[in-house]
Amino acid sequence: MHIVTVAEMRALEEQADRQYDLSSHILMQNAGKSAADIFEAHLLPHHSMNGLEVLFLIGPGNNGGDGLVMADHLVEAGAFVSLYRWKERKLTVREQDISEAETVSELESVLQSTDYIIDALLGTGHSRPLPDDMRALLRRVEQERERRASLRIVAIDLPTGLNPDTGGVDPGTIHADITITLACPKLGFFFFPGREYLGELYVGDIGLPPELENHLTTEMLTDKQVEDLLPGRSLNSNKGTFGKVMLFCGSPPYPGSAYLAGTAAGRVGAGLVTLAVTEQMLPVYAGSFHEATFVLFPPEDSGSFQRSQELITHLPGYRSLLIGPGLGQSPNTREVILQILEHLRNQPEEKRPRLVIDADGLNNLSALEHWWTLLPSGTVITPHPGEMGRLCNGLKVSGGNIDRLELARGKAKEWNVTLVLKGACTIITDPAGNTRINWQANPALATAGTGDVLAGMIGGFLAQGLSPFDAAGTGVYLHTAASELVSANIGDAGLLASDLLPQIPRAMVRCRQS
Ligand SMILES: NC(=O)C1=CN([C@@H]2O[C@H](COP(=O)(O)OP(=O)(O)OC[C@H]3O[C@@H](n4cnc5c(N)ncnc54)[C@H](OP(=O)(O)O)[C@@H]3O)[C@@H](O)[C@H]2O)[C@@H](O)CC1
Ligand SMILES: [K+]
Repeated sequence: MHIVTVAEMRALEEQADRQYDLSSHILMQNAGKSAADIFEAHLLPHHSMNGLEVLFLIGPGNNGGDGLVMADHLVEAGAFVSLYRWKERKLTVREQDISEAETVSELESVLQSTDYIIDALLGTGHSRPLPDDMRALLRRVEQERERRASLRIVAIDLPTGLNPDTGGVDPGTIHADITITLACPKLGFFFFPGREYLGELYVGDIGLPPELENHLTTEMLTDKQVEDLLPGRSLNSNKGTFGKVMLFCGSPPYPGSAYLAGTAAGRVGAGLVTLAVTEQMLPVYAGSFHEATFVLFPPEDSGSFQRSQELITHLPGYRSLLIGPGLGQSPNTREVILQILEHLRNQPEEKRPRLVIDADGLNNLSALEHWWTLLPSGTVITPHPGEMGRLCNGLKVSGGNIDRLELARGKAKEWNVTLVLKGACTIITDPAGNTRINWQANPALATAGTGDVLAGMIGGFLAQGLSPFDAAGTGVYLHTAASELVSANIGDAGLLASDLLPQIPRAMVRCRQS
């Protein structure tokens, strides 16, 4: 599903008119109908439209027009509809015009009894700070919701005052419970503070021919897309079919990283997971990770060449290699990483494993000038904002604001990598500028070890033959989906990274069934 800027949305609408005779009147009819259908489907099976009280706040432009069309459909379905036209200050209650003298008191009484308020004040045409009287109206709506927990607010296209290009919000913007956006999600939905104002997001079809979107390169990850990307599981398969993953992860202070990443690679369906560990570390894993095989690494005080050769000797046959989680940053470890990278660069592309670098793999690299020139092509890197900052010479990188997007796109191209910039809505972008953004954000994931799980999942998908961009997107999406399955039981705090592991296959099943 493509994500658009306002300019792209307008261009789509203009092209629809020019090439397909889809006038803005037709699109608005489609928009209002589609919003009404989504609204009705959302109510089911708990409520009926019959007698449901709905107050529409109608703005002066096409967003208000969408609201009027939607209102007609709701009236037909049996709802008791009131319309407040903000610019004209005119109120209609169940098709009765209210006199000017009674408008204020009558609006107050509708506000106090209505089940739903539909925000159709402004959409993508919002161009300046909201006027005081519009802010006052929205504030009154917010107060009413605080007073009555049952009141629901539905935003048409977007909550009024949210900047659809940046995710900025006007001080008057209020939180929607549901946003029904039209045609495509808007870019600003994926960045903060806007992301927090949308509630549940639905996308209404307004009948734009899909081929109009062919040139767009930014997508929202969805169940459907991830389902299409998931590797097939032929009946006639063995563990070789689904690829082998090698991990160079973990060290005495951080033993859990290799377990979490390795198990995650297995949980996404990789055929075999091998940990390259020192003999000293072996007992830690042998007792807990029965399915893994091991490459026994010389201890840290032996030469880096001896160590890297041990791993390199075992690499043939492996389709992916994960370097980084829990490795530490000793000079010896850094040398080993550099020697492995040099070996991979000198291998023909079809013979070498696909590489994922995370955590201390990145921290070790960021200490080096022009570190990205050391990477083989097709590498996936998965920095969180702090690691990204170190890779960018100490830049301060935001966890959720719009400036992340331009940074990620620019650096993926400059570094020639598939870049997974983690954060509340993780961004995945490749050197050609193709971008996928994860809508789902779960605060439960903000805890140690969850990044190791993600890196392992991406390694596991690479081993099954997905491209770096697809493996990264699929991993990111299912990682959050798994966290939501955990959160369904425990809420949004207290998740341990290992809780994600058994939920990963269930998240894949959920995607396949969606
Ligand atoms: N085009 C299409 O084909 C389709 C469009 N669709 C729908 O249309 C929406 C976009 O419609 P839109 O462009 O009319 O913009 P919209 O958000 O309704 O506001 C514009 C009006 O608000 C005014 N205004 C602006 N800022 C303001 C402020 N701060 N405070 C107060 N007023 C302000 C502005 O006035 P002006 O700046 O001209 O003085 C103008 O009158 C889009 O979100 C979607 O819902 C769908 O139906 C699909 C087909
Ligand atoms: K709106």
